[in-house]
Amino acid sequence: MRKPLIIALDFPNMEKTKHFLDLFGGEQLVVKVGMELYYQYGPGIIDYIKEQGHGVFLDLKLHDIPNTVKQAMRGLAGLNVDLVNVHAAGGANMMEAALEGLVAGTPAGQERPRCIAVTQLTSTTKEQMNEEQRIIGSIEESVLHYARLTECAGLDGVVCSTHEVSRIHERIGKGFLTVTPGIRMAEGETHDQKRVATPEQARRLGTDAIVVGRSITAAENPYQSYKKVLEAWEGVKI
Ligand SMILES: O=C(O)c1cc(=O)[nH]c(=O)n1[C@@H]1O[C@H](COP(=O)(O)O)[C@@H](O)[C@H]1O
Repeated sequence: MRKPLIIALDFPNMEKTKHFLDLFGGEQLVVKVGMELYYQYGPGIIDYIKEQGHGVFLDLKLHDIPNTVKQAMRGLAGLNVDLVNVHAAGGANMMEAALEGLVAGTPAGQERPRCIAVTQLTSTTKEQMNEEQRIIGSIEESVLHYARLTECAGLDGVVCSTHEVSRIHERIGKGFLTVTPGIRMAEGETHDQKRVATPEQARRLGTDAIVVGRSITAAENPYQSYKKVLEAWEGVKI
């Protein structure tokens, strides 16, 4: 089975989103809808994308008390998305509640959306984590700790950087999903991302899915850039 390349649709409005998706003709994609679009357009944006046959990762990074997250997930489960997420820092009880909400809200006959937890954002450095969050140790230790907590809570995997993937697979197992943003081409600008990797590195290190935004969406020719990233990710000429 092909490992997904998830395109982050971080656009300011519907018009720009539609224009971008039109560049791909009938090609089936997996896309990520985040706060920027969802907070403006709500479930309508999901319906629009699903109608075109694309897979959807709804990235709202829930982080609240368990009951609130449970009820929110109950609602999101009815949107027919493939993947949702929470912040692992919300704790094991919150993550268990997220899963309960998803199970309760998934319509009969439909598959429950997968649920993953954000560990340490790929924009975070060790210094920030140590000084601002007051978490001691290395980023890898913190990510691994959150990954174990996530697995114990019964979730399907984590969001982390490519550099933490092999330790997670080694300690928790290959069936536990690792989804990695912070993907850049070797010559690409890193913007606000700190723990970056190329698609080739992600492939070699065994990442299950990569999330790519600006390397594709902000490119002069997004379709061409998509193909370039896809070739590097899959390791084959397309
Ligand atoms: O949960 C995420 O998707 C996420 C987690 C994380 O640690 N880092 C991260 O960059 N993301 C998302 O992945 C996307 C990365 O976008 P680019 O940096 O433009 O490739 C953005 O939509 C972020 O919101």
